[in-house]
Order: sequence, then structure tokens, then C-alpha cells
Amino acid sequence: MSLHKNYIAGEWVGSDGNPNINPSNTNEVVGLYASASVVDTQGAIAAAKAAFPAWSRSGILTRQAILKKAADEIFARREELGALLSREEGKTLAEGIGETIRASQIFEFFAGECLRLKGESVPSVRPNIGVDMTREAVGVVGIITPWNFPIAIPAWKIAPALAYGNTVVFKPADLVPGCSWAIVDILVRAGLPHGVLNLVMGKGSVVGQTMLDSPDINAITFTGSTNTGKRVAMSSIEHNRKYQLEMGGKNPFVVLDDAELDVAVEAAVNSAFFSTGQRCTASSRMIVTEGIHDRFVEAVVTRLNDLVIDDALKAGTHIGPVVDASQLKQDLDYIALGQSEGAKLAFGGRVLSRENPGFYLQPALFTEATNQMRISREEIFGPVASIIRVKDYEEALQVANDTPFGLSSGIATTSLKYATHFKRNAEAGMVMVNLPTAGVDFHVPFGGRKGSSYGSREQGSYAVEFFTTVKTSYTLS
Ligand SMILES: NC(=O)C1=CN([C@@H]2O[C@H](COP(=O)(O)OP(=O)(O)OC[C@H]3O[C@@H](n4cnc5c(N)ncnc54)[C@H](OP(=O)(O)O)[C@@H]3O)[C@@H](O)[C@H]2O)C=CC1
Ligand SMILES: O=C(O)CCC(=O)C(=O)O
Repeated sequence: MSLHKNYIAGEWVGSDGNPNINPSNTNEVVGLYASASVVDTQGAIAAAKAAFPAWSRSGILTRQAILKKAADEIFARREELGALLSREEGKTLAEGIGETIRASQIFEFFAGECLRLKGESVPSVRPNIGVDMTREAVGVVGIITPWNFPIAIPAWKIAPALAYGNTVVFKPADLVPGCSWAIVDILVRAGLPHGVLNLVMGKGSVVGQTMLDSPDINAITFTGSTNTGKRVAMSSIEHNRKYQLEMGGKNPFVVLDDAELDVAVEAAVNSAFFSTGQRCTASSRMIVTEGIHDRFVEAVVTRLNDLVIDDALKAGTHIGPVVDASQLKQDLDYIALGQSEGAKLAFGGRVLSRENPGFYLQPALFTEATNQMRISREEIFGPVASIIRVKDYEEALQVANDTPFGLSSGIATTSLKYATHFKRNAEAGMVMVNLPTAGVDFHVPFGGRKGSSYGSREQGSYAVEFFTTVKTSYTLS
């Protein structure tokens, strides 16, 4: 099996590889991927620093053409890359291909953004002086990504970083390096100059930590757990650099008495269980008013009974395996905790056997949960959700907002009055009406509030805020 190497200063480097294991079939090695050392990582940072002056002054058509070429290749190879994604992460093939198409759209969008970068010109308050506000690249951007969106999250960080003229040191999640390696290979062949994009696969404690400790990284964009996010924040304050954090969620999905039952059930089941519940935008808290509660529980259980949990690549699979053994243990620990806290396990929660050995978990649904239980307060990051019964809309809104997180928030209702009120008063960065809490567009801002996110928004034209710095210049005429 060939070794997928790191890419540092324009060279593919590395001698030993770690196996990337398929969670649908743990006997299958998806590929061998090199691990960068501290010295490799420092070399990548130095290469990005050296490449910055030329790249930040490169023509916008050069950058646009490279990003467009990458977008086209990702799209052309969507089935192959989608299958790689499903093999390494465990989401279904349809989800893997969908995410790959999304990555291609993101590169295409930011190819266009290269040509849309704007400044402003205003008169000074003093006579005969003009004032210009322009945006410049920040410098070397460190990109640290999680395992749950192996191609979309790297895409939505790498594409804007390069579009606005930054150079990049990119560390993907150790668990899923395959799609990251593929997009770096595509970008390199699309014509990126040496040192502009450096790939350092390997452990967070080694590669990631070396990035955090470096004074030569000017900005870090991170998605992952709250604990690692805090480390990114502390080290960034120490080095006076820009940082952007996308961490967990405990996203509520409110169902009101007047909701259309089918719409509510479909959105709730998608929010909680699709992509095996491994989305920071997943909803694991369904907050349901009492007039519809029993019908809703019954309909959700019926829908869960119909879902096929199996190999991610198999036709007909709705939900693939959990990503690895440690995430499976975390999910099972929370299922046991929910029972000990007094919630009722209304469906699922069993480990399943399939044709090949894998981390298969039946979706778990709790009823009779309260918002004070740990299963209602902590991010589980698996196919585990609970239903909290409430009296009316006012109580539902109060419970929805009673959480340390604030990423996404959803409501199922046919009432314009409640939908409008919820959109205004949900304490979240994203609000969905009659739609799942997860599954977002690629051309609009993504991010949250409270403990979920820090810094300016990712994605869409709002990404310019993080990946550029503003210069104000005064000229005597
Ligand atoms: N909001 C989201 O989208 C996500 C949230 N999570 C949450 O986080 C939990 C744990 O997931 P996990 O993948 O371990 O999340 P982590 O925060 O550990 O990992 C995210 C990224 O940070 C890296 N990292 C780890 N330690 C350091 C460090 N000291 N310095 C710099 N970078 C580091 C990881 O590397 P490595 O891969 O080598 O560990 C990975 O690339 C999940 O159960 C879930 O609750 C997880 C994934 C996504
Ligand atoms: O909901 C989505 O499509 C994106 C979710 C996401 O980025 C995440 O879970 O990390």
C-alpha cells in the first residue's frame, strides 16, 4: 500500500505511515498516511512564512484560476472522493458525495471572491486628504480541522485563506487524513507555488501543539472540541494572533402543537441521527409541547424503526457507523448516564453486528428527559437524542436557550407569529424553521454564539473578515 506523504515547502516528505481504518469494516485499511514531527511542522511554518510575500502580491487571476481548477477536479472526482470520505469517516455514500460536491462549490465560490475583493474610499475630515480602506492578507494561517466533515471543513478554511493571499499550514484530524491529502494534492497540481500550502498530518499533541506554540503563525482557524479550542485561544492570546473557533453545540429543536407532524418528524430525525449524529449542528434536544408530544414520540419511534444502520458504502444504508471505538464508548457512556439520570430509553441504544466488524450503534431516543440532565447539557456527538416535554411556546423558548452553547436552533410550527418570534429570540448563530438544525448553505455565514464559537463568521463573503486585515491609508492630494 503506497504511503501518502506530508507536503512541506513544495516537497512530498515522510517515511512511515499510520493506517487509516474504515469504521464500517475495521479489517480494512483505507490508506497509509505519514505523521509529521515537531521539526517537520516547524519546517512547514517556515516555508509558509517564506512564501507569503510573493503569494500575497500574486495576481487575483492567478489565485482565481487555481481555486477554480481545484473546484472542477473535486467535482469531476465527486464519486471517488465521496467514497473515500465514507470509507474513512463512516457517513453514507450519499452524504459523502454530497459533502464532496459542497467542497467543490466552496472552492468555486472563493475563486469568484478573488475577483470581488473590495475596498472603500472616503473623504477625510481634513481638507485635501483622501482616505482609503483596503484589505490585506493576514500572513501565515494555521488550519486545524476535526474528523466529522473531512472535506467540507478543510475546504471552507483553505479556500478563503488562499483566495485572500494568505499562506497555509494545514493539520487535518489524525483519524481522517484521506480527503485532506486528496485536496492538497489537487491544489498542488492546480499550480500553487511552493510553500503556499503545507500539509502536516499527524497528532494534535505534536503537530497541532507545535502550530499553537509558533510565533510565526499569524492566525489560527479551528474546528473541534471545546477543550482544544480553549488551548487555541490561550496560545493565540500569548502570541497576539487572530483566532477563530468553531466548537460544540447542544442545539434545540422545538416542536409546537401546531406543527405539521410529518415535517416535524423528518426534520427532527435528520437533525439528531443523520451523519450518525456527528455534526456540531446536530440536535440532541427535542423540546416538544404537550399537545403534540405523544403523537410526535410515536411517529419518531416509527421512523427510527425504518432506518437502516449498516456499512456506509452499502446501497440503502441511512446511517453509517460511529467514527471510532472511543466515540462509540462516549455514546454508550451517555446512554447509560441518561438511564441513570432517570430518562426513559424509548428506542435503540444497542450496539449492532453487521457483515463486517464496525462501530454500529442503533440510534437512541430518550423521553421524559429534563433540561437539567447531563444528557441535555453536554454535547454527545453521536446518534443519541432526548425529548423534553414542555407546556407551551414560552417554556419551549426558555428551555431552548437554557444551554451554554449557541450554534444552531430549530423550530417546527405552522404559526408565523411563533416562527418570527423564535427567529428573533433564539440565542443561536443559525435558526431553522421547519428544517433540520444541520445542513447549511455554502455561500452564507456559518457560526454561533456563547460557548459554540469565537471570532468572526466562517463561509460566504463574511469569511473575508477573518482572512484579511484592514489598512486605512491617508493621502494628501
Ligand atoms: N464542532 C465540531 O465540529 C466538532 C466537535 N467535536 C467534539 O470534540 C470531541 C472530541 O473530538 P476530537 O476530534 O478529539 O476533537 P479535538 O478538539 O481533539 O480535535 C480537533 C482537532 O484539533 C487537533 N488537536 C488535538 N489536540 C491538539 C492540541 N493540543 N493542539 C492543537 N491541535 C490539537 C486534533 O488533532 P487529532 O486529530 O490528532 O486529535 C484535530 O485535528 C467530539 O466528541 C465532539 O464532542 C469533534 C469534532 C468536530
Ligand atoms: O450542518 C452542516 O452542514 C455543517 C455542520 C458542521 O460543520 C459540523 O458539524 O462541524
